[in-house]
Amino acid sequence: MQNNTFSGLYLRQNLIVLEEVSSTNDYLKELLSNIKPLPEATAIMANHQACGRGQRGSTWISQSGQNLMVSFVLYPKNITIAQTFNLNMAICIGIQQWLAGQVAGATVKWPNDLYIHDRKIGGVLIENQLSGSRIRSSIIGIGLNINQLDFPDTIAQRATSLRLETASSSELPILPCCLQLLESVLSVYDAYDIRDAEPLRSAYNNLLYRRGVPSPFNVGNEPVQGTIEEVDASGRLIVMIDGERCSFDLKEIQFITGG
Ligand SMILES: O=C(O)CCCC[C@@H]1SC[C@@H]2NC(=O)N[C@@H]21
Repeated sequence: MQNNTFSGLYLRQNLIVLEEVSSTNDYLKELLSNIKPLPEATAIMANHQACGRGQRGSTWISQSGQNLMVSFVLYPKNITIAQTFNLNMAICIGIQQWLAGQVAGATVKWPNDLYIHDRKIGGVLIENQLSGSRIRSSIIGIGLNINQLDFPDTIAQRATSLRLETASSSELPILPCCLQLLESVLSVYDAYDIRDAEPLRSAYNNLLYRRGVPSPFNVGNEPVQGTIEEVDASGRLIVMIDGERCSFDLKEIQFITGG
């Protein structure tokens, strides 16, 4: 791992800042296939993404030059595909910790959305390269709304940005945000054994959006009232419904409010 300094900040990763890419995840994937070995934590930040990608095949649209879009590479040791949720938990904890240092009300909406109160401020897209059943490398893409003040009508009621939440009268500087965020995420990644779900699960569960708060969900097409208990060791959401502990994967349950 190489160490650099930037504006008095201690940097442990290489950071490349680009004006425009299709997607920082795709750019890093391409770099990874051409440069071997690419140092761990090498990061690509872009001011604009032409084809930003979100979770579950969605697109990630972000106002040009206003928000944080960054991807970096990790080489988690001896992690199987079955343990990938552990890595997701570590990344979300690191992002939440950084957000919590900026503004009150930061939580993680299962499985990997970042929320401030009831609005989404960002999300994570993790793409793993496999070697048999083990992870060879993971590309972690993070999108965080920093300075965006208005959102398309379809998401205006459930999206926010750091500038809106801090009621800042001027633009927040994106590069220092990126450096601090990466430092926070990498510190959490270093502090935990990614093979051991329990310590991560305990920290992650404490940050869960709407945990313990009765909330409306759709299970299949049926509206139900439930209360999130926790996320289990395999990453499934445990919700109390009519006094019963029910376990769901992402396809089986949706929040009705909050995005
Ligand atoms: O759907 C989500 O909530 C996840 C969004 C992840 C967006 C980031 S922006 C940087 C990186 N590059 C991409 O194309 N996607 C991720």
